[in-house]
Amino acid sequence: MTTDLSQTTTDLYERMRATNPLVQCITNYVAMNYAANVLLAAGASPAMVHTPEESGEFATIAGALTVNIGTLSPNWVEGMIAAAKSANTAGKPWVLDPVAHFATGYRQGTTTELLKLNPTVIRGNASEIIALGGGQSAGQGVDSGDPVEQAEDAARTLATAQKAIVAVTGEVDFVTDGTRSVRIAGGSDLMPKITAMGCALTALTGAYVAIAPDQAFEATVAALANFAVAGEIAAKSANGPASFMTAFVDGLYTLDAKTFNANARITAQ
Ligand SMILES: Nc1ncnc2c1ncn2[C@@H]1O[C@H](COP(=O)(O)OP(=O)(O)OP(=O)(O)O)[C@@H](O)[C@H]1O
Ligand SMILES: Cc1ncsc1CCO
Ligand SMILES: [Mg+2]
Repeated sequence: MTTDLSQTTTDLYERMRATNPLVQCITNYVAMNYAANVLLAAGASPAMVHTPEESGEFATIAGALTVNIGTLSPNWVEGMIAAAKSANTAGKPWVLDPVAHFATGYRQGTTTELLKLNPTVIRGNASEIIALGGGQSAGQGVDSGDPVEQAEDAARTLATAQKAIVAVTGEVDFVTDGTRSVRIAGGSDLMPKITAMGCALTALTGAYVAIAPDQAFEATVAALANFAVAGEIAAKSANGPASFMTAFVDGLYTLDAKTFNANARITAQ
């Protein structure tokens, strides 16, 4: 990677930990607990606030909002839309995780409405990003059925059309703003064996854009690199998915800037 991007992501990593950003996470029932623990260990402050009676109000207080459509219901959708509108009005960045948006009409319709509210970052697995770009994906549910490389063109197209940062995650992650692109290697093949790992990453991306709203591309890269480095460390002591879950939270907690910088594998495309 370029020295500039290496230094910038390390600076963002340090700043995120030092700042303890408040992140409003509207996520799914599966992810809620793990995502909150991931954010705390990484150095952010999560708040799971979704009901429309308060989601818009809270979005004005939080540093950033994240919206994940994993387990939808009408009240939650209303809360998501109110929060995203309010984040926009307050000038706060927000991150969209379009979990299995292609699977049902309800998910598709909700995703279309959320995309109209201009997310700052869209983070999904390869199947989700291919389908958002109008392509035919092999995904059926929440797990990806496609390699990241196959989603790169769709990611660029989507980033340009939405004027957003698009992050595609998998074995080697890909981030683009439509013009600039980077790949981030690392992590572990145990990561897709743990549910809600991607949802937790979306929440952490919120923490990074909260502290650097004007550098959403670099902030997204830093969030993904944070996961990749902590994941690689956790894999060394894990015996399988269950022990990886705890080792990963510990890995995020014990990581320092020097180790982050030495182990982040970011390559400009
Ligand atoms: N084979 C792999 N090797 C290394 N890291 C991986 C691998 N697959 C996924 N990851 C990492 O796991 C994290 C979650 O990405 P993934 O693409 O699995 O999300 P997801 O499919 O949206 O997950 P979920 O919907 O279960 O929350 C990312 O940090 C990604 O880099
Ligand atoms: C398993 C699952 N089902 C709906 S959301 C979710 C978490 C991973 O996306
Ligand atoms: Mg997902």
